[in-house]
Amino acid sequence: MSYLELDNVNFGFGPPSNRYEVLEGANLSVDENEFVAVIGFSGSGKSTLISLLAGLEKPDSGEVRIGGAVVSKPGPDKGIVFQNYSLLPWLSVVGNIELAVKQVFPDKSGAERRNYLQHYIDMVSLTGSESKLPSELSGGMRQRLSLARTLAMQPEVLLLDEPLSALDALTRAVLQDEIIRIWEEDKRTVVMITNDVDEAVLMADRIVPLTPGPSSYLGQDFPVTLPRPRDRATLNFNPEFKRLRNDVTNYMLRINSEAKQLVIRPETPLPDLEPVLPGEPVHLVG
Ligand SMILES: Nc1ncnc2c1ncn2[C@@H]1O[C@H](COP(=O)(O)OP(=O)(O)OP(=O)(O)O)[C@@H](O)[C@H]1O
Repeated sequence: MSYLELDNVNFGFGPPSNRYEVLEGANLSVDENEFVAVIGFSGSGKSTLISLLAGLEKPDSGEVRIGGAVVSKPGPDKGIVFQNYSLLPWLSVVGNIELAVKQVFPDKSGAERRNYLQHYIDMVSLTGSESKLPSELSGGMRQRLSLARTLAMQPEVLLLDEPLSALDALTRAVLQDEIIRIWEEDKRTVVMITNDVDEAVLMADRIVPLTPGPSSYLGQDFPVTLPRPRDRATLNFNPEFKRLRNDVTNYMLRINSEAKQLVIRPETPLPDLEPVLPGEPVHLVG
């Protein structure tokens, strides 16, 4: 049985008379310790999907389950890293992580907690910046802090909502490697939202596209069988990487153009015409 499941989930915003259906019949099964990348176009419902998995939103119908239990509310077993860091600006690096750790592990002694915090600060390479405020950090450092804070809560499931999309390409590459290293060291079930096919192929065990909205659902699966560790320098020349990237990109382009045709070209009923041949009388109707 899968560890994390989205079972025939429907979810929309707005009143019944003017409802915007974001997800319709969405199904997803993720195994324990699996790293799944969900890829989708802007507005297709990726953040909504993360909110449902985290228990921040409830499905209109269908179920979200983790370990067989229905997810009904957020909790420390489900760690989220958002694109916009969501750090407390008045707390230092260590203070931001400490606040979360105190909530989840209130029984840790002072010395034990300090060692524990340092472990996570070192893990994301923020050693030396412990007393800095978020405003004194670069975007990449803030994202690493956000990741450390979430990891320090030891969630069973890690939900990453486009955690790297606000970063420049180099910082993004460094953090991709860091997330993979941490995941390999300290296995977790991960669902990562991304809009970058290369990032998904580099990082995930499986890529699951979200179809364009409204009424999105999770489409065809693309297992990533490339062996780990994956070396980004040589990956570009790997035929399997190139095939997968092409397959996923072509699939996304196809479902996007199909969705556009559905919206832009509604079926127009044609009049029932009969050809009139030269010399035949013309009957005007109406
Ligand atoms: N609170 C809300 N009320 C009404 N509609 C909403 C609300 N939040 C999101 N939506 C709509 O639901 C759809 C899905 O939004 P969502 O943020 O999940 O998409 P997304 O794929 O994460 O987008 P992006 O990649 O641009 O962040 C969008 O059309 C959005 O306008």
